[in-house]
Amino acid sequence: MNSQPSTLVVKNLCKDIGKKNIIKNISFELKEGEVFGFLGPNGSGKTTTVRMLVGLIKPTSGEVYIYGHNLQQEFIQAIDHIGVIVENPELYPYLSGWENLEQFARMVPRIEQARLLEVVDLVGLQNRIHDTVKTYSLGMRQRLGIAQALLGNPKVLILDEPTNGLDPGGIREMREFIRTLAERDNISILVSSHLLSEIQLMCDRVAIISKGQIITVDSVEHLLAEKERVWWKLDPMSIGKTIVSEKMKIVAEHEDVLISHYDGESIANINEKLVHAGVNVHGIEIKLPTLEDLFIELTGGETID
Ligand SMILES: Nc1ncnc2c1ncn2[C@@H]1O[C@H](COP(=O)(O)OP(=O)(O)OP(=O)(O)O)[C@@H](O)[C@H]1O
Repeated sequence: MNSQPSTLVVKNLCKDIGKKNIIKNISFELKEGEVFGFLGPNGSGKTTTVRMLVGLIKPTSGEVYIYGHNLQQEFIQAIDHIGVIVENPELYPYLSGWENLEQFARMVPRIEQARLLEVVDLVGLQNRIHDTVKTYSLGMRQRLGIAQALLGNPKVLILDEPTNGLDPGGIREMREFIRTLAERDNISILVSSHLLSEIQLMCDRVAIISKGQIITVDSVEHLLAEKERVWWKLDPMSIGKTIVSEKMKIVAEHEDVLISHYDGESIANINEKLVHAGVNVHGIEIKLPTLEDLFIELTGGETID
């Protein structure tokens, strides 16, 4: 973990709704200037967590600290440091981008004209800011939404599914933009998403959430490093599986491929046994898993886009 100070600290957060434990003892920290992915399938508890982080709903137990301020006990000081877009930004389509920002700035105390110019610059909308929002692409609208969220000069930005609905070019632009904000302006950004490829490309660290629980928090690099897997293409699979599993842990099984842990020494030996037992070995491949493969392993087969 980097040695930067923590901007957002989440400790043992729980949320019960009725008799259901929706969020179960979630803890993690965001560091200054990092992009942190909050990854989980639909219904895993991302939105409920995000809503607790920004004070929209109250946790059943646990604490949230934003720049050292306890969100429940020092709400105003804590919330002052956070900018958020939960779902899509609300914008007036018939006003210009600039007029939208002016409207929004009225609701935030102590915002000066100079700050409006700054945020327009930060999100790179200088050339189009005086055009009406209805002429903007979805990506530009998202950026204007982020400009609004940045008005109060937050140290932590929370973006719920920021690339939703964007085309591939827009997704790439948004990804680069988010990284720039973190690196250049030292803002911590929490990105909630159900899109693995997004998180993999954009985030420094990731928390994987499944059924209201955090399964792992780690750097993307570390999660994926040194975890080579062996892909076995065998026929018949059932006998093949018995032989492979004597030496290596099976982590996933699909119709025509078996995936096991990798230890370099046993491959030749297993191969020999397979051939001896009359199993056709159509392929043995050593691969690094994608975040998606790992996600399926970690959640015991839960599917994700
Ligand atoms: N007010 C509520 N009453 C009952 N159950 C709820 C309520 N809000 C959320 N849930 C349940 O809590 C779980 C987590 O929901 P949440 O919306 O946080 O998931 P999510 O990961 O954000 O999913 P999505 O990406 O679909 O929004 C779901 O099973 C949902 O049905």
